[in-house]
Amino acid sequence: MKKHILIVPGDGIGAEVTTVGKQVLEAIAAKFGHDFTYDEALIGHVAIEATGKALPDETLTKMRAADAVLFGAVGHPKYDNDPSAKVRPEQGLLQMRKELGLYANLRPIKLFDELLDASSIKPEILRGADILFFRELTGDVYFGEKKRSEDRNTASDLMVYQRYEIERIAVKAYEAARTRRSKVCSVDKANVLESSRLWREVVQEVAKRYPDVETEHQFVDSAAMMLIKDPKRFDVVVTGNLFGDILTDEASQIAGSMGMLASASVGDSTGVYEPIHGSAHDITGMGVANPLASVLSAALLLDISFGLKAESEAVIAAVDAVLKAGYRTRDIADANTPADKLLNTAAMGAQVLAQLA
Ligand SMILES: NC(=O)c1ccc[n+]([C@@H]2O[C@H](COP(=O)([O-])OP(=O)(O)OC[C@H]3O[C@@H](n4cnc5c(N)ncnc54)[C@H](O)[C@@H]3O)[C@@H](O)[C@H]2O)c1
Ligand SMILES: CC(C)[C@H](C(=O)O)[C@@H](O)C(=O)O
Ligand SMILES: [Mg+2]
Repeated sequence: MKKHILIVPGDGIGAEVTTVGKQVLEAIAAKFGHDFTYDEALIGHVAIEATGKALPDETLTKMRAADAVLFGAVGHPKYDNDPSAKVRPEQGLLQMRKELGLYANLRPIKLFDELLDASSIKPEILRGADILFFRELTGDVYFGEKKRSEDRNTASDLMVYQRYEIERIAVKAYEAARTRRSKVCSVDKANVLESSRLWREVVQEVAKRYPDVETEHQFVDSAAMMLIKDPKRFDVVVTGNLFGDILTDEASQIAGSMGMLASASVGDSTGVYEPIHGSAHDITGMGVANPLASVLSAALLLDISFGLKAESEAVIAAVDAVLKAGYRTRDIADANTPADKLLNTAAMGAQVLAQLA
């Protein structure tokens, strides 16, 4: 199969982990006889430094022309500590999602058995947890009107949803549930927010079209608690942009680490595949970042954008084998990890590649 993949490393550990993600795509192409070509583009802080824009036009054009995008992360401490900055790396990410119509963000929370002890949650609570989040990605308070009063003392972000935006993500969630354990949990705050009342109304309507799928509605505060108390009760979770952002970082602890969680952002055009983690300033340049979230994002890319199921499964099996062999990056290591199994980013990548050779 001939495909063109755009690598967009972004900032911080984004470059470190996408290097490994790309190597895995190259290894898959070699193993299965595909012809993948690559290009690279800037986003975030590195793009602001080079062009003044967080999402340069050239990057967007390249994204539209690509068959899929492997994305790293954006963000820089310079902006995190300066709320007044007008141009910010994260704007590039949000603009990309909007411009490409990436309204559905799939965040699978799957615990590799070998990592049962890497989590701070008890193994007996975690064992068998397997959740697929559908986070709505182009609406909500992220894209509603933002205001600051003239005296600068009052600020607001409009939490807004339109019926069609809720319906299309709900349909994706129900369709996915049919291929899994046929359960959808919709998460909102309908006891307080009008936008959540519309959310619940629309999900209830969509649910009627899927009588074979069990539907549950939960308030976000309770859902946050349930995720830790009993993660196994969840199959597919569908929720808005902000709640989905927060709940999936929380859920990363079910999988052991932020460094394990991949995601697929899909919708109207080119799919973008990215770890859920950020640029991780605290470990940037140290070479210790876990590249497996990027590797697993590459697996999602192969499956969802290219329909290459066997290739995608080969990547997941390679990760599984590396973990079974006891190899760990720092974030998923524990006191029992022997020194010779504690790997840096590149060495972990090399172990995955060895499995794919
Ligand atoms: N999609 C994105 O591009 C994205 C997502 C989240 C945050 N950010 C940005 O990243 C910057 C840092 O944000 P943050 O610190 O809140 O979140 P973060 O996800 O970057 O880091 C949170 C914690 O998880 C650890 N971590 C993250 N990824 C890891 C990996 N692959 N291996 C090992 N440890 C890992 C970090 O070291 C840190 O301790 C901010 O500027 C933020 O805006 C970007
Ligand atoms: C960096 C930020 C804008 C982004 C978000 O909030 O969507 C990130 O946290 C994510 O989860 O991709
Ligand atoms: Mg986030």
